[in-house]
Amino acid sequence: MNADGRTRLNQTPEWTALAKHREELADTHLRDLFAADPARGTGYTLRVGDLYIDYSKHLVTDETLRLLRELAAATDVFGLRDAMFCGEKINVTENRAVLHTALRAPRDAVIEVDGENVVPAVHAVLDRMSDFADRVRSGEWTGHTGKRIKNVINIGIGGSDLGPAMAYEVLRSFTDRALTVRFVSNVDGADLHEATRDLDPAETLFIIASKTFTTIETITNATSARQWLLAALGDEAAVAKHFVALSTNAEKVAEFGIDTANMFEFWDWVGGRYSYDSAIGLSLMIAIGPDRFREMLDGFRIVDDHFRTAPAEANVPLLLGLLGIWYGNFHDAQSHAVLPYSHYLSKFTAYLQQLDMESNGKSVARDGRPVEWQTGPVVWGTPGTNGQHAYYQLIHQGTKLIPADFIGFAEPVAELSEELKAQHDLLMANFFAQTQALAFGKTAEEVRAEGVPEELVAHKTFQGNRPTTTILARELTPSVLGQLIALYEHKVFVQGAVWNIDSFDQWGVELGKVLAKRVEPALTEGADVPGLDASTKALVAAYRELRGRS
Ligand SMILES: O=P(O)(O)OC[C@H]1O[C@H](O)[C@H](O)[C@@H](O)[C@@H]1O
Repeated sequence: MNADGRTRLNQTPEWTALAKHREELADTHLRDLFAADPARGTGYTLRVGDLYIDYSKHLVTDETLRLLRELAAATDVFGLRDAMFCGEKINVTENRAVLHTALRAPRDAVIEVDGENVVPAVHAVLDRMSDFADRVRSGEWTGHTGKRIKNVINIGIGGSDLGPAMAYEVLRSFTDRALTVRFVSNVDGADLHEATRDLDPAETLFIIASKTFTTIETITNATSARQWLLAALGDEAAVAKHFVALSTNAEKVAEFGIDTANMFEFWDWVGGRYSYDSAIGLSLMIAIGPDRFREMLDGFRIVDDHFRTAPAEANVPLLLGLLGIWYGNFHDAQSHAVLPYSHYLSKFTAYLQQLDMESNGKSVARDGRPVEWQTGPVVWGTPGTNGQHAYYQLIHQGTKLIPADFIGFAEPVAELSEELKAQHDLLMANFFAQTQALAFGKTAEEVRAEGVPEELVAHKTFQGNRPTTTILARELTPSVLGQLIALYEHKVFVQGAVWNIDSFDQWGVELGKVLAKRVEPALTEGADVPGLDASTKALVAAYRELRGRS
């Protein structure tokens, strides 16, 4: 029993029933499941918003799904969901509400934190962002010398970088192509160097994005960016026209030297990795314009409403979360691949890595006891066609079970030439062929029938039975992007709820930060760091020698 009165997850009858069911299904192949049910290809599908979700190629039966839903009921996933949407402080280790869903709530919604409706503040910031974005896009907001802003550089890291950087790539065809928009995150000076080397400071706007405004990488890069600007423009007053801040921390913003009139606010109930639809999205909004940004928010809201109201059997985030649990906890799968068949989704999986792995990479339950079950998977992947010529071999014939999401679109992006649009069917033929091959494989008999010499038959056989979800939409629009992100946000939520972990803290990133601060003087000044282990000590000495410092 847990301190909170819950039976430990792996001791619940629902868990035991799933483990038993898994044994019973051990010899069942997807080929058998499809043969037994001709309607499976259409029956095991769901729709949410513009997304068509096919989960027929999963190693599940109606019974599996029923047992998984029972696990969700036993762990009160929907109870925690309702608590989240209502603004209860479900981030227990930080005593915070978790309300990214309020960022896309309609103007007239009422969502309270500590008795205060947060929705008016959300819309006030959105309106200010829209006004600012319009002024930059129209040329009304100029740089210090009166030149039009042509370049926008977002400086931030983690949740203050990955979201806008990903969404900017995804929505590139909706962006103002006259603007150069870049994202600097790495404290490696090379990042800022490459982002600024060909730009005119007088035409460049820096957006300093940091929820806490204490993140050392971001503050270091922002300080260097200010020096770069002032070296060219020579007047402190220029900062006001070339720097804006996105943060929850007005005091630190002012301390850094950015006028809080140029600050766009968000709140501690928005987690960093859930923040790109807040003020953190300003660079994206400047790129695509406020109307498109709001379309994206509408997309998020479609899936929020669905997650909040759809019954368990038709609830897509619930289903996707439970399928991940089925593989991670009952098939020993360690990772989950996300494979988009769209060039524009090149940063999508990197974004999901933070969303999923920072949320659910935990080994302590909400009651403070170690978990006795697997939690979040390793999330990985790149656009599918490229992956096919690299690591798909392992997915098809390796020894590891790797459930995968395939994401594709019926229409190519509108601005492509007719000639390039014609390539789309080939792209999508690959998309459909891969999930087919993964599910059904190729038997030894089929290989032999092709006249393959006996010694090669085993090598050319594909076992199949590799599970995939297919997510298909008509086209990649701002709304569809919002729908996809909300879908994954809520999927991650479902899994964290079942595993009884706090998906909204990230204590695991702290130790490295503290140690970096401690080690730095050893690198720069050769200072003696008390308690430094022998390996790190030797590495520091080698580094200093290589830099000619010893
Ligand atoms: O936005 P910031 O406060 O600068 O934080 C940036 C990032 O760094 C932290 O270390 C956390 O791991 C992330 O969750 C966060 O998104």
